[in-house]
Amino acid sequence: KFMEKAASNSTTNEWTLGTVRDSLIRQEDTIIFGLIERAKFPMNSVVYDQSFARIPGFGGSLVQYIVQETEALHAKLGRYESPEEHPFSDNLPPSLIRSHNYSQFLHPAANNININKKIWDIYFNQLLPLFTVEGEDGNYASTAASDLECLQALSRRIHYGKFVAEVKYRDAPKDYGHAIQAQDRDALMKLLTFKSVEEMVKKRVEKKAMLFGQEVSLENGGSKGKYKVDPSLVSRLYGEWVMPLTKLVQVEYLLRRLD
Ligand SMILES: C=C(O[C@@H]1C=C(C(=O)O)C=C[C@H]1O)C(=O)O
Repeated sequence: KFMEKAASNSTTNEWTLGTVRDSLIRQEDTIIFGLIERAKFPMNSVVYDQSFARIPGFGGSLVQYIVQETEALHAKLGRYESPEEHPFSDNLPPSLIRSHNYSQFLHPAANNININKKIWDIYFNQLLPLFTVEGEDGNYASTAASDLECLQALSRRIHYGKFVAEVKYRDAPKDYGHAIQAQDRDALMKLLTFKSVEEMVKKRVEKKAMLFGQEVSLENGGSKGKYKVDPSLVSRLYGEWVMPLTKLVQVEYLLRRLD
């Protein structure tokens, strides 16, 4: 029994609910800064228009093009070999560099979970119209690059649910085991949900959006309640999309945890 415990500890020592939550907290900064950067530009809707792009040999929009090409470049440097990274594109080139020896913390079924199609649809159809103003300023490439930054940050955060789920499973394998064997989504959702943590997350991201998005001035007074992104919108983003999708990843992972 003791040996078993020691052996499992030696592979899990860097992963606890505390360290995993710390990472999620740090990733909030990345997401909020990403949104602030995107909000500098108006909607620039031609970036999403397939008929506008007309790139020779490529049928998609400007944003699809920048995502495809950037992910291909990053794939060559092994980006998607990290268990924390998930591409939006299919058919990426293989890595050209020596593989890092990533710790085998997750169950191998994690490799089959990628909800980026869903994240893509939500980002462009629901979030972008909330965070940007109507209009065109011609900064199409910067706009598309900025969308990619936001998508990557959201995707990483949401798929981090795999790590959250693994930690929670290891903390209570019996409770989760029953629900997994029954393939009971609702029971899993109940087990992994912490309402009080979710309330804290929503309040914290709202406060961060106020701090990061304020006008900084050397005169007294500083920010007069004008923020670069609406803090209540950031809170809503988390409550309606980011946390539910993170929980979806957790459920999807747990359902396969005993395969
Ligand atoms: C990520 C966790 O699991 C759930 C999802 C949360 C989130 O996405 O922030 C917060 C609390 C939990 O309901 C967690 O427990 O930290």
